[in-house]
Amino acid sequence: MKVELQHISKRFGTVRANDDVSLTVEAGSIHGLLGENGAGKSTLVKVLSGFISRDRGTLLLDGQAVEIKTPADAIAFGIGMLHQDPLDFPPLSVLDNFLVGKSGSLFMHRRQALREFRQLAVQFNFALNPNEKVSNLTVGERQQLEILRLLSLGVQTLILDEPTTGISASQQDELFAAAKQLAAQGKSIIFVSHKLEDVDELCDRVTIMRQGQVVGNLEIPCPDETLVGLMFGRELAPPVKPNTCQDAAALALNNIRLSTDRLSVKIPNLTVHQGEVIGLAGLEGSGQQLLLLLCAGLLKASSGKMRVNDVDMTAKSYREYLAAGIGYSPADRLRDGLIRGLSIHEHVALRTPPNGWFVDWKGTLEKTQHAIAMFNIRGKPQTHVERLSGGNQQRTQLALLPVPLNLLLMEHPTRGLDIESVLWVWQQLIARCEGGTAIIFTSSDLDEIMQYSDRVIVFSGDQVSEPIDATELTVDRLGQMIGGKFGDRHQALSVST
Ligand SMILES: Nc1ncnc2c1ncn2[C@@H]1O[C@H](COP(=O)(O)OP(=O)(O)OP(=O)(O)O)[C@@H](O)[C@H]1O
Repeated sequence: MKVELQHISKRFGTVRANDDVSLTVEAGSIHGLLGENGAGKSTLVKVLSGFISRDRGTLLLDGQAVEIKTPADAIAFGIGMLHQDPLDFPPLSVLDNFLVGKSGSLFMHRRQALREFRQLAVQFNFALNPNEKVSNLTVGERQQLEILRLLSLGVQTLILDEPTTGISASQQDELFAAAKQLAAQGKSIIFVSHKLEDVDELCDRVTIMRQGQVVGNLEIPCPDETLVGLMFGRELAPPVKPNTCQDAAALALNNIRLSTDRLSVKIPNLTVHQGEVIGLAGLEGSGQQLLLLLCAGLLKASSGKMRVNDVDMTAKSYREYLAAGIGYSPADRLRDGLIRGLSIHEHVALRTPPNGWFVDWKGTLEKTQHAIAMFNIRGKPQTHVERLSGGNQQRTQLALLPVPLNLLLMEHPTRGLDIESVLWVWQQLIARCEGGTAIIFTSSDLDEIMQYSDRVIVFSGDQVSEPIDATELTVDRLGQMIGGKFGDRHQALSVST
């Protein structure tokens, strides 16, 4: 199905999220949509998929003007969107989720639905158990389920909104193979991304947006410098990570075991030096997050000792962890890091110790304006955090972290950020290391782990590696270890589930 968006405009208050945007996606093609954080990509695809109403503009499908006002209208016209966080029902089974949206689904013969589900799953090589609860699936598996559901609803145009964020390399291969198969069948795919290598690998054409407008429409392959130049209006140079490790220890872990209902992890004895960066690599849910939560004082170890700057923190309260100069930046910014419904100014006020009984609104407003300028946040003091784009939410979260810190714990520090924001975030983190802060971070981007870590710990299913000097690793080797092939040189501790 050929999709045309013509002269689309959409404002949010004074923000022109889409300003006279036109885009044509040919049937049987995979069309990339690139742009910096806040460029207007999500707004455009949400207009097409009926989640947002446009102020102006026309939608044409195979040359016919159509009116799409709701997601149900979009599905009826054969347009489906895979959201970054799949819109599914985690307490229900895979099969029950597959049935959602089908007309008369309650009465539909489950056996017939199961047959359809299995046929589609085999076609795309997705290994999904129809009886599994969705809450037990990884993000990649939930995406696969949503793709099958949308296809069973007859979708001819599939929008993928940053689908490679938070999924494994093999799931990405399966996703790309499925997208190519769908395009070969004549379906059109719109692929929203920040990752040039993904666009290079998958797309036939790419449209680049900046500040609400289209600034380029190119055939792929195309040199990265051309794409970066269009996205940001200038060339970008990655920050060089100097050796910032000092002799003094910031954190020491001894005989730590962490346990939850589903996982019990033995952490290697570890001394993290001031200024050092430790990367935690592995599939989601392998225990990396537990280690960060332990160090943040949000999870107690079932055994072992933890010291920060030579002070025993093992039995201390969360407040004492904060007072010890430990900062934590969670991956899910709107669930764990920021508070929906509150403005940037209100967040800064919450972070500022009260002066007597009253909040110093004037003083905290000045602080907020300073933070917005320093962290280059595209928003105003009164902007509610949920209205900021992903990159600007992350900048806000970073702006709220205290200075100085002894230990900074970051979960996926650059997830969903554009290349410029990624480089900017790491500049800030490297500056903190130069000031002596030790950093432990998780990332599903192996290049990021390799580029910025001094040492790496790999978590894989039932094993945790000793810390490995990053200079001894390659991305391929890291990938193998995540897949469980530790080899003799990089011994693993056992983990029991
Ligand atoms: N519901 C909303 N209310 C107010 N402003 C909004 C709303 N949704 C988006 N915006 C603003 O519109 C602009 C475009 O946002 P959009 O989410 O479309 O960008 P994006 O290119 O998808 O960014 P990202 O890559 O960070 O997701 C941003 O300035 C954003 O803050």
